[in-house]
Amino acid sequence: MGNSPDGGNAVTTRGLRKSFRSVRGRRPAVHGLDLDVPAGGVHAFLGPNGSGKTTTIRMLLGLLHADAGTMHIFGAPVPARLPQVIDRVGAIVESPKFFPAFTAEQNLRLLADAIGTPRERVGQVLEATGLHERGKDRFAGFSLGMKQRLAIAATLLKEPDLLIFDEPTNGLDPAGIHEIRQTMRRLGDEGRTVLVSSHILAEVEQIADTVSIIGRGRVVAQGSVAGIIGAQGAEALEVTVPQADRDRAVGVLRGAGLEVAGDTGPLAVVGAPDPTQVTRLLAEQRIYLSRLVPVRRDLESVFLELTREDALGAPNPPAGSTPGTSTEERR
Ligand SMILES: Nc1ncnc2c1ncn2[C@@H]1O[C@H](COP(=O)(O)OP(=O)(O)OP(=O)(O)O)[C@@H](O)[C@H]1O
Repeated sequence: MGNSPDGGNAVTTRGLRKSFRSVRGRRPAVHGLDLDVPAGGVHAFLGPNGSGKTTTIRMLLGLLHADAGTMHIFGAPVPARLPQVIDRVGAIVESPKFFPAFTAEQNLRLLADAIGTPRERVGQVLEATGLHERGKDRFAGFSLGMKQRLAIAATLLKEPDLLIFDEPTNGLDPAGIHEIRQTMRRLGDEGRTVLVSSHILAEVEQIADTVSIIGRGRVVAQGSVAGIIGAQGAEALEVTVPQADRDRAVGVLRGAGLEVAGDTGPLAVVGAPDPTQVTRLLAEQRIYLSRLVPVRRDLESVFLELTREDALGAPNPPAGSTPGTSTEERR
């Protein structure tokens, strides 16, 4: 399905840039973005508000001109070759318009006719989005979550290989969020590529196969969830020593420049320490630890750490500053 000559990627961007004019001059929204979305599965495109997700998606879909950089969808350079690949792409970037008085089925049939898709497909996409029992209900009576699933059903009519959803759970209640999540996971399991943007990690973390985290228009981490967490190392080491040696152990570790927390119970050696160094320092003083447990980070702490500057509302760098990624003037 997602057979790509582009290193197996459904989407690739290199040195992508876009800045907007503001009262303080031109401010970069996307600032040298190198994105790799593997073909097949769910890829979460994560970043705080204003980090450049929507701008990137709009550029990929040809809705906005990039200032510089390259973009490929299934190996085809876009926007130059977008007409050749657009049939393989379904996207929801804004709420689509449906006729309130028509049923879900009628709305989808109209769309199917408009794009030349056989009407049999309507039943299949209602099934794929879990709406098959509501096909005869009028759109006006749908909940927000159902409306959003109908929007996804509409994008599925032409059987796209790549689905791009920009914050698809915005405004939904927990049940609606769950339904959309399940739908996206199902599409990923079918072998399609789902690129979903969100500023709320918890919304997509459970269903994502791969993740890219962006901050201030650049990718700050990408890969599998486990890989991203692993790359950041252990947050701390939990070290248990005999109670009689506890104070001495704290002195030894602090004397070696390590940061030790925890007034009672196990010592928490923070700041991604090397377990071998901790063991050796203590053994040299004849303090023998009975337990040493690395405390792993979770994706949320990594996300917050990597995007901290954005979350604090730090101003974007001026448009001329260099992000350290290659750029290629396109227009
Ligand atoms: N048309 C525009 N004109 C001026 N500035 C814009 C425009 N579109 C986006 N921006 C600015 O570009 C930056 C990135 O915005 P963008 O909408 O891409 O972020 P986002 O990551 O999608 O955020 P959110 O999670 O809030 O949707 C922001 O500072 C935003 O104010």
